[in-house]
Amino acid sequence: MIETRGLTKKYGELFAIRDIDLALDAGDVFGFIGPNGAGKTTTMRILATLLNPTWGEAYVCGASIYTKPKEIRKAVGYMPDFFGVYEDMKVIEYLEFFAAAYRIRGPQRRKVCDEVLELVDLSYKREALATSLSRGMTQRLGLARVLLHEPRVLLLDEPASGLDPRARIAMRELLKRLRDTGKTIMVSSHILPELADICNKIGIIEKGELIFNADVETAIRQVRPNTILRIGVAGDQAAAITLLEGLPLVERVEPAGEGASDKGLRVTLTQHTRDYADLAAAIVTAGQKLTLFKEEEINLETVFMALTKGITA
Ligand SMILES: Nc1ncnc2c1ncn2[C@@H]1O[C@H](COP(=O)(O)OP(=O)(O)OP(=O)(O)O)[C@@H](O)[C@H]1O
Repeated sequence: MIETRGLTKKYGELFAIRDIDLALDAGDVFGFIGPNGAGKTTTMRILATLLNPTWGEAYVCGASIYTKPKEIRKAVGYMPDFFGVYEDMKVIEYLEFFAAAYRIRGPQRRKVCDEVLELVDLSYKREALATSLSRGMTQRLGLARVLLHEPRVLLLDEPASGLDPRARIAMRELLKRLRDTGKTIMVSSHILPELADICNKIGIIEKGELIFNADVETAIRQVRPNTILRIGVAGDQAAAITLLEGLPLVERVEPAGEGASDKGLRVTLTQHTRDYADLAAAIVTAGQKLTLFKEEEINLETVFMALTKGITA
């Protein structure tokens, strides 16, 4: 759905983006992460055909940005990081105005507008002035606007920036809803954890260069190649440690430590071991009573810090 090769944009001597190679399949949700000024907006504006690159290739839904920009505009919904709403216009009028620009006519226009308002949970603000909306509501209205023409691809530039925690959660839920309708979504943020549970792929951009680009699973595995389990047993801890250390799947066993939230033992499996279904059975068969058995979660902030270590300013 999106492909770029060697995509580069220069402003004078400054590389706003440099040699960006991306590939997004249908239904992918790509989290585009990077600090301010890293090149996220530049990339999205090029994909939305609002800006020409200095060199490089870019295709959206198979259409080249150079030869088929009109096709791309039909297929893409681009929500910029900042956009204005017109004064003295009601929410519904604002949407109808854009629907008219997309040549949605007659009764269909009102129907589509009402549908997108419903989707972004703004029906109750239908008759309110667009300028009276909170930041969170305005962002949702912006999203409604780019959904009017039923685009297959969404380019969303920092949709959650400036939102309070509750509005961020609402935005995340909305993005999940859009993901579940099968749209291909590129969404930028300067915070990885914010995107982690909705994305299946992430790209980290720094000073115009894509320094990491992979699926989320690979990112986690790169930072932590070994699966770590938290295992608790009632009774003889020393016997449990000896038992676990003797199992072929297990590389290391250590107490989870005082500060650990759910105590027990911290069991590091041998590298690339993902299937540990037999482990619990082995413990029980040895006569131990299991009180805890779960995979230790990795904090995505830790992943982000590890992936950008030495590169992030
Ligand atoms: N029109 C322009 N003229 C000159 N430099 C520009 C222009 N637009 C962007 N840049 C520069 O290109 C770089 C990338 O900017 P871009 O807006 O793409 O970053 P960003 O990752 O989207 O940042 P933000 O999160 O602040 O929106 C920055 O150094 C910026 O100053």
